[in-house]
Amino acid sequence: MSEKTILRALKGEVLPVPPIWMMRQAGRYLPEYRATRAKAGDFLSLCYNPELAAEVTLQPIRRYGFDAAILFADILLLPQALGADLWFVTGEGPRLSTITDQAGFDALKPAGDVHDVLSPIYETVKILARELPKDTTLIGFAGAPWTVATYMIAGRGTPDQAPAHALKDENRAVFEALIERITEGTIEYLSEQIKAGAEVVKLFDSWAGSLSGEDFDRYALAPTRRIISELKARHPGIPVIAFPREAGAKYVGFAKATGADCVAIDNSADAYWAAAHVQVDGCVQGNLASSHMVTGGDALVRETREIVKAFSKGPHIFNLGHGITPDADPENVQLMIDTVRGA
Ligand SMILES: Cc1c2[nH]c(c1CCC(=O)O)Cc1[nH]c(c(CCC(=O)O)c1C)Cc1[nH]c(c(CCC(=O)O)c1C)Cc1[nH]c(c(C)c1CCC(=O)O)C2
Repeated sequence: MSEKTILRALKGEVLPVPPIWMMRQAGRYLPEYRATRAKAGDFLSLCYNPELAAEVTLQPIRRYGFDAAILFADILLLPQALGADLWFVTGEGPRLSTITDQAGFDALKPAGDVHDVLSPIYETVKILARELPKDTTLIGFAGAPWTVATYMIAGRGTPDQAPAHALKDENRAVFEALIERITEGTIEYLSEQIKAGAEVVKLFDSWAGSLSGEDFDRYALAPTRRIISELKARHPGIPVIAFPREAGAKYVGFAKATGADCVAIDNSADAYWAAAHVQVDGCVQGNLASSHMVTGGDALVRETREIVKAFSKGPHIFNLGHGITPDADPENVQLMIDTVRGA
């Protein structure tokens, strides 16, 4: 059997047809996902139920034959494992207890304790490693420390990450201790996912774009570099995808500076620009706007072909520029896949 296409692309191979998967491919746009979530009761119960979490991970693989499956979980499970309260408000999003001072930080658990809460996630990975088709790559993931910190500090998603910036600027010692704790917890968490059978891991830094200058280097780039170097020391050869979303010009050189095997590009970056300035260093992933999964039609086909063409001279994994949204039409996903595969 030849090696899986995603792993070949991650090693730098230029394939005639780029392998494809989709961020949030297991999600509310799929009726079978909504049915399984209803069976679990709510989103967090689904994340912590290994059988049902494996089931929703497999659903988009069965329906579409994607080249990769991404573990079904959430980046906010790690804060919960570190001792934060976490709940989801329907129609609004996540809520967490907040960390705004030294006492809040001191109440957190040590990084080595995260497995108590996260062990069901490793169980999901084990089921998937057994049940996925032989040519499908299993991707594990975690949030990058800055993005996770923004939620732990504000207690929710924020448009401009103002509470996290405020703590960084007003109480740098606590802010840096928090980044450090999340970094260590993430290394523990991803290392166990890899032991359980994840073949690739991805770091989601969804709010990297709100860091500029030295702050970007200190709080987006440096923690990513540290996580990658520790994971590769413990698990030689493990490929890592980094996603410093909306990093703009800071995408350039990010793979080299962090040791990432692939950089995922959001759709605010032009694909031809990214091919010239980012793909020169290795594999890239991306970057179709997820709005095409809602609107479909000729624009979807045209833009998909354009992205495939832009990245055709180097290693490329086709993906969206951000997660698919609940209002997407499942038929548009099929149209994207058929267009990429030239069917
Ligand atoms: C910031 C962030 C979170 N989670 C994640 C990020 C980083 C990527 C990004 O920027 O989107 C990452 C994530 N979340 C989820 C996955 C599973 C794997 C996948 O299919 O990509 C992954 C990789 C499931 C999920 N995570 C969530 C859902 C929807 C929950 C539901 O079923 O009601 C899913 C499928 C909930 C979630 N989780 C989070 C938020 C802000 C929300 C609410 C917003 C929303 O409702 O879409 C935190």
